[in-house]
Amino acid sequence: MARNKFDVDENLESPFDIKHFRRAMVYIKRQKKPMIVAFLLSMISAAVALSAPLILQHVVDVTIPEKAVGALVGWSALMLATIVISVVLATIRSRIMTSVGQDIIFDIRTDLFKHLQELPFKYYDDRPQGKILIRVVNYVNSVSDVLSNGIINFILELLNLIFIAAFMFAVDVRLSLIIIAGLPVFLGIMLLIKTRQRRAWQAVSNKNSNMNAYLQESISGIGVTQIFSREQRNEGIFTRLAGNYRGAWMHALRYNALIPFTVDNLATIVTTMIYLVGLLALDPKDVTFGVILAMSSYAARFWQPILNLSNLYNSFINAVSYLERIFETLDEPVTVSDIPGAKELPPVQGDVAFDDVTFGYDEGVNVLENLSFEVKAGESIALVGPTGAGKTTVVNLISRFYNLTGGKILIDGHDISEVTLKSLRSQMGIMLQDSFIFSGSILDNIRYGRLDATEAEIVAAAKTVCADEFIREFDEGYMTEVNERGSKLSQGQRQLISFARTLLADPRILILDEATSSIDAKTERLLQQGLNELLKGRTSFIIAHRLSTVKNCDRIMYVSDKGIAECGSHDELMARRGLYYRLYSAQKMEA
Ligand SMILES: Nc1ncnc2c1ncn2[C@@H]1O[C@H](COP(=O)(O)OP(=O)(O)OP(=O)(O)O)[C@@H](O)[C@H]1O
Repeated sequence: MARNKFDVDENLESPFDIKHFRRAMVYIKRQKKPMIVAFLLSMISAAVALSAPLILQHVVDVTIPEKAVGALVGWSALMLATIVISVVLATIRSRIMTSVGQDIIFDIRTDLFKHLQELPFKYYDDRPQGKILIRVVNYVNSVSDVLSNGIINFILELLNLIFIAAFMFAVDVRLSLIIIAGLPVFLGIMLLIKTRQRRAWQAVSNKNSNMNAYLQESISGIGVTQIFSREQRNEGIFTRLAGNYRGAWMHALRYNALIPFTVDNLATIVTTMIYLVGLLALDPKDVTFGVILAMSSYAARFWQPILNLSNLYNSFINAVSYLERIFETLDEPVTVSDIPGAKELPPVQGDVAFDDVTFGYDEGVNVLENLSFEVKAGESIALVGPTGAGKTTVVNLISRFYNLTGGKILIDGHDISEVTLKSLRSQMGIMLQDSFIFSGSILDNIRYGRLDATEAEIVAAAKTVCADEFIREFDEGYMTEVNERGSKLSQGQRQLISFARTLLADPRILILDEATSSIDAKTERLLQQGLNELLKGRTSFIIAHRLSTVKNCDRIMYVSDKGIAECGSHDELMARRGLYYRLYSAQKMEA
């Protein structure tokens, strides 16, 4: 899919079809038992409620004319009992179904989360996070009722309709035909609006998603917004998006409202017709007033399930627009995954080779072309070069965050596309530019990649990267709780924690992408000593704009023009007086 942003509706790659319905059934089937119990309770409740018109007919035609007071009290008590029983059964059923609904959305949501964890970087590159979040949170909520109560109610309402039809036909066939005469009109209207109604609800889901994307983006970027005093302008954008959502919703509701309006009117028309035909056209001996009364009651009862079914249909159409998006996410291919029969990458020494590697994030736009180089185990490699040249891309490819467009990357001679991702990534320590801190304690954050690490190991790692001192200065030391993104910590402190996290995992291959950019020069010098120890015996790729930090690397690769323009030690490159020399000299002058 093309890249998407907050003000662009997402294309629907696979509209709802029978395949999606079968997928939904998988979740529904898991709740078979409670759903059957709820269904049976509803059947009993409906049957009990249905006996009321029969009682009414008997009372009007027999009990009242006979003036049998005792019998009247008895029938009244029975009528009351039918109401109490239906209410109790309906309450129990409602409790069961609430739990079923929650179980279904729990299952869908956990499947979504599991899948999202496996989706490659590319998936996240291509769309705003808010559009992903809304699927897991809001959309799943919105389908819960349709997938639980909706299914049962649909069957029940159908059965209810059949029961009522049977009862009313048993009482009077001619009046029953009048009652059902409105059905073809109703179905015709439904068919007429079906496609437009569906599109209208798809638009609602898109506008909702756009608004959410912008909200999420605005919250993440609130600092920049306030720095540049963009509040008013952003408010305008949000108001427009919220207005689009409101408009789409109101438009879709018009279709939904049309259906009950039609049903109500048809029900009133057929009830009037029963009175007119029953009282004026039919023989009173043949059709008693009790029969007319019972038939008018059946007319209302017959059209009630139709109204309920059409409301269910409305909810279904609404839910489909969410289900489409949910299943689209679940069906999103995990393009970076283990190939069939992928081998475990054995514990590696750390030789890394790029063999004619070509790669681009977007089709037809290569960032790297025919790149080949070899790195021996234990070597430290610095990647330097202008912004946007492709340094991060090189290290992202070693960890196989993206699939190559062409060529191969080998680690200890193993093609990384043929080994399991887990065995590959577990031997790498990657510290990205953005040292993400998760909510929890500092200890949890350092332990993130090695849950079995002891406290002593954690402290040792922190000491090595000079993080121990500042951590102990917090009142609660390692147990200090930090917020998501580490807002309690300075940028440098975040980098140090993330450093400790990477080192604790004891990787054979270390990747440090601008890992020390926010650390002050004094701490960096201290850190360098620890780092030198740690880099010993490990292959390392270090990206840094501050060239003083990579001077001592075994080899420096200058990335430019979709490849490596220069490669050598600091002294060699300085002697060559080329690109690296110019960059280094420029930095020295600035300093
Ligand atoms: N996720 C992405 N999707 C599309 N293009 C990308 C993506 N990430 C990077 N690029 C593009 O690829 C090129 C190389 O980016 P890369 O991040 O590798 O550069 P870099 O050398 O690490 O830059 P810097 O020094 O600024 O970190 C850039 O032109 C950039 O626009």
